[in-house]
Amino acid sequence: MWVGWVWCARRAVRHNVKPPRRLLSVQAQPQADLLSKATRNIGIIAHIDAGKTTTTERMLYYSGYTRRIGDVDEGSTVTDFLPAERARGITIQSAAITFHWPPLPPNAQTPPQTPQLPSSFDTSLRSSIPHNINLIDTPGHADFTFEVLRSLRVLDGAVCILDGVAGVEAQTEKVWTQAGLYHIPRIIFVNKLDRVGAAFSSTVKEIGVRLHGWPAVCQIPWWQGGNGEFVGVGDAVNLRGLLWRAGGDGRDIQAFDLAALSKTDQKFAEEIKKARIALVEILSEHDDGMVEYFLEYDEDHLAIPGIQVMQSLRRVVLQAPQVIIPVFAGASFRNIGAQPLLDAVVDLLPSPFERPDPEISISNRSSTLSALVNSAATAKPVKPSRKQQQPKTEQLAIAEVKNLTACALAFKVVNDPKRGVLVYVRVYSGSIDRGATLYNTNLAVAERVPRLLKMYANDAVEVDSITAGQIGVITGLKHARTGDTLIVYRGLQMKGTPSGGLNTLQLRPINVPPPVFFTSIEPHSLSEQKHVQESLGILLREDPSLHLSIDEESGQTHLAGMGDLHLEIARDRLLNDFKAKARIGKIEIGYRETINTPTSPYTHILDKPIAGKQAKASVTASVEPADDSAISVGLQEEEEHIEDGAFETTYKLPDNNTLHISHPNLSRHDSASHKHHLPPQLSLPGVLHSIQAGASAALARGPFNGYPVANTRVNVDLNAQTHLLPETTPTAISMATRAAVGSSLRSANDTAPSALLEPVMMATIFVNEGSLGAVVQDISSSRGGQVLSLDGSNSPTSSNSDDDMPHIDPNLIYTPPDPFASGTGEVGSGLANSQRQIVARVPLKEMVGYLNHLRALTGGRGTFVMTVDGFEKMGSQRQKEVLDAMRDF
Ligand SMILES: Nc1nc2c(ncn2[C@@H]2O[C@H](COP(=O)(O)OP(=O)(O)OP(=O)(O)O)[C@@H](O)[C@H]2O)c(=O)[nH]1
Repeated sequence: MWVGWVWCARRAVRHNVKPPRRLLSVQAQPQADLLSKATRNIGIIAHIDAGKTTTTERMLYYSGYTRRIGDVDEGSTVTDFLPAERARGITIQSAAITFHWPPLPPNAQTPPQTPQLPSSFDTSLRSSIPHNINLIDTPGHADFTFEVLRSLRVLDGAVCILDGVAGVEAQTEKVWTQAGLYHIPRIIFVNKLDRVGAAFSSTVKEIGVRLHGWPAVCQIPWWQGGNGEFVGVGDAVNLRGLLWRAGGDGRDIQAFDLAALSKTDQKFAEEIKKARIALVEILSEHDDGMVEYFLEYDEDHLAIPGIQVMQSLRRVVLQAPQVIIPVFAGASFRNIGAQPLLDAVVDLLPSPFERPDPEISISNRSSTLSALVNSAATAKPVKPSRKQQQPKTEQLAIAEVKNLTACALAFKVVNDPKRGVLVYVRVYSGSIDRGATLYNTNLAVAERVPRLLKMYANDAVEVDSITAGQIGVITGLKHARTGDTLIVYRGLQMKGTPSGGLNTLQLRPINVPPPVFFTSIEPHSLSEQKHVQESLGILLREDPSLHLSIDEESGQTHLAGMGDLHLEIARDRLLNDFKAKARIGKIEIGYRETINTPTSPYTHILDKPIAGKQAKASVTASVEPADDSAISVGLQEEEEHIEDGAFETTYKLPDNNTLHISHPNLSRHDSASHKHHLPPQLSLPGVLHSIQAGASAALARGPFNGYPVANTRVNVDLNAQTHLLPETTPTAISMATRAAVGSSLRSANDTAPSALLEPVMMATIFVNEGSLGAVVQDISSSRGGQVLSLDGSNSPTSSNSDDDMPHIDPNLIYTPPDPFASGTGEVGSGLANSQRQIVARVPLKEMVGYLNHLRALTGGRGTFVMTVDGFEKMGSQRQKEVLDAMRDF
């Protein structure tokens, strides 16, 4: 019997599913809650080229949202919609798309804003009822890791796609670990099983060893006659074989139960039974519910109904940390496997209701959103603390929260050529309605919501509101950027500010890594300047890991980013998508420079007209090298960190710089003395802010080679009586500070020339045993790197969660035999053992273009991932070489 994986035919495939015994009744709930219950916010994560886009295209097609299957190689996919992505065949921007699975009945109102959930919702298999799936496609290239991190923040679950030939690759391991840190439940789809050399068995073992979880093999590949063409999968949950019609669009799937299968392919039927036994065994070890089923069904692994196996799988997937990893099989390009994978998304991954409460920071304290929302009841006024990010979650008591009607995260900004700037939001509480006034707590601005959309593949449908748990799009916003927190506050005026500290509310704040590459941008002509600046403005709204600075001396605009590909894409977007007419320089490494000697205080006296008015200000500054032990830059705080003494203020600035301001006659806590000492037009916070802005501007371009200054302490002495006069303005203070600090930096450089710091990467390289020696030799001698560990536990990709995660013995993992791989999938064999991992610190300069070199050294098998570990002083010889090369250029 041929069955289609569509609404009416699904029951035919599932006819043997028994309902569970524990019945839950559906309570009357608000519509928004119902919608959330039947919603999955999921992402697809994987190594580059594993087949994310190809699989997404099938998902959209089978769910009925596209009429033909897009092809990555032809550049006709829905999710890779930027021209730059289509040209390269890779995914750059996360696109969020909504669809329904299982598909809506053909006559359903499309798309319904609230699902009609049947009374059996909590008792039947979830995948028998249409769910609202919000799919976020994430990029796979290492340069876009930050983009992946941003998407991870809004996911409730993830599908990890592996290439069945390449197995677990470096980037997968990295993103997997990151998703684990956010406690995102994950399932795995082993793709490309149609390819020659596909090795399901060794891939499953690699999952265990490298992703640190027990693989629960839910499907096994079906190779015709045991070793022929890949034709379908064996379903260990529902004990059946699913056969896809060869050459079709994948809609026609024939299901065979074990009895039917044993007549045509006895060996395969036996293997499905083995897979089921292994599945029940592994679940029993981690889920008491499964032990109960097992006893109830007389310890017969095969007698337990599929729905109960699925329920047990769901429970273990939602455990944190996740120790069991459900594994599914397919070949998206051959249209095999997408429908059962979608079922698994609905059946196993959580709804927004089943997720931990999102973390927030408010008035520099950490808490959770529901603690905040519930805080009105216990409200006493909050005393804002100036210390940022206290580690533990705090009790909150904020009466004003009763006016908070929605809280959302703008997780992606996309400039759509047709619809303008689209701001993708995930709403965490309340509801954003059309016409509402949003307050952006990152930018401290309010803006109106003109239109709300739901994105369905290529179509956008206008909606009235986006409720908690949902993902949608706001169009027409002028300011919101990727990563901003947006709140709706009752009674807020356009120029107003929410009170009670709510104006500082941040959802799931993340650190931005320091940029390590930069390029210069010069408009072709003055008349082009406006368009170039506007286009750069949109690029920066889309991607906050790009940084823009203006070099005052050369007048050049510098764009800095996380990797060479990152900047290459930004350049293409600017020139091709925005049609900006500008000269873009070579992509260069973003070195830093640091002073080698302290200076004595220098006072700059400013006395000149600013904006037509005479302005005066004086600032006394000195600079000194920071402690060498703090040489590593690491991650840069998104905002400056402020520490206070009564008469002094310290700002921790990016690049390991600090600004220490002493203001002896102005206490932070004594505003009476301010009135006495400060001219009436100034306030202490305003003065401090201007000094900080001026010092940051001076540090942005060092005197040695024009690179940003790092590892430097700036001291500013502020004497209110002599430095601040009736003609002093905030701009004058900032300009005087900039001049005083700039002059101090030059003086330090004249006395003892500054040194260059170069970015040093923490690289994790995966190679086969045979190439290990050559790669280690290359890294440590030719590239001046330092090998830190071999197969070590302190790798950056596996740290943090490693201690909590089990170390898996591959010999204990069930896998079906692999017909094509050597070792035929016997327990203990497989790639997992022959893969070696090298962790090394290597200067970034030596890693430019490294992938090609690594491929040449490893016969194409080697892969690597890297992150910035810090900036390090170069030896004098190395610095000379770098400077000579720059001069030649
Ligand atoms: N043989 C075979 N090829 C596949 C399969 N799935 C994807 N491919 C091919 O693999 C290549 C990469 O597929 P994509 O879908 O672009 O992979 P991706 O993971 O989205 O890649 P990025 O967007 O660059 O991260 C394309 O040439 C696909 O046609 C499969 O199941 N079998």
